[in-house]
Amino acid sequence: MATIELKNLWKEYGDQVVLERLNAEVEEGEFVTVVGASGCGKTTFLKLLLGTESPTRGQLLLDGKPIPDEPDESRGIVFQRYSVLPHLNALANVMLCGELETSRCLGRAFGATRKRLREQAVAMLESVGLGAALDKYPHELSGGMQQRLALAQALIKKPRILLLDEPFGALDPGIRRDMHQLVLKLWREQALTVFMITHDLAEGFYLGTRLWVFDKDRLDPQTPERYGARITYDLPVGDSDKGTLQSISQNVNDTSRLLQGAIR
Ligand SMILES: Nc1ncnc2c1ncn2[C@@H]1O[C@H](COP(=O)(O)OP(=O)(O)OP(=O)(O)O)[C@@H](O)[C@H]1O
Repeated sequence: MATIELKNLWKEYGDQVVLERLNAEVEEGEFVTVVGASGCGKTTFLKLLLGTESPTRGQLLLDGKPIPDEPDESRGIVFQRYSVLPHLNALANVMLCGELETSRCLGRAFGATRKRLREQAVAMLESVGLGAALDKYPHELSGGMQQRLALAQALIKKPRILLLDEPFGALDPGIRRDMHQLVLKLWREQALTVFMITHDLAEGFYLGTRLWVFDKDRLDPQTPERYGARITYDLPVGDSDKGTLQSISQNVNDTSRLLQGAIR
């Protein structure tokens, strides 16, 4: 059975249709990159997977059951920015989730539990290359290091599904390449199912096992909110020729231009 199933999934906000008629199945261990014009509902889709938003129609299933409507340990998320808490150092950021679980009121564990949480957090930070920065605060870390910390925080509870919302969008190309290697390593080591939004089509083709393009196949320039985005391409990565890439790029740019024009 597929791990995640989208069955005629719709998301609307009032009169605005953001996503419509999404149908797909994703197996455990797949790495799906998601591209699409700005405003096409990519983040909304991640929120549906995370459980902070609910489908308006249709179903989003995890192991055959509706996805829990609150974030839980099965799913971790990293955003482009602000995933970590600025007033806690790296170690405390990664330990926080376990400490809150132990004591919701104090947010602090003691004794053997604290020692165990600390050991787990140190190991996690080492695996993302931050073993030497345990006591650094986020403002003392570079952009790439902050995203490493966000990954450690997202993965400490050993989620099955990792959701990445343009995690490398703000990083320089060289640092991005390092981060690609890190994400691929974590994906393989922890047997994760990954959904990653990117604006960089090449990144989507390089990183994933499968590329989804969110686009509006029906678009009324006068009332762009009338129709939602669908998955217009669902491609196994590596199998696509240059022509497909160019045509995806052209479609995404056309939709972007129309949506931008409608906003102005
Ligand atoms: N909570 C909300 N209430 C009302 N409208 C919303 C809400 N969240 C998102 N939207 C609208 O849904 C549409 C899709 O937003 P979303 O952030 O999912 O797009 P996106 O493809 O991720 O864009 P970007 O690439 O710019 O991040 C936008 O028009 C946005 O204004």
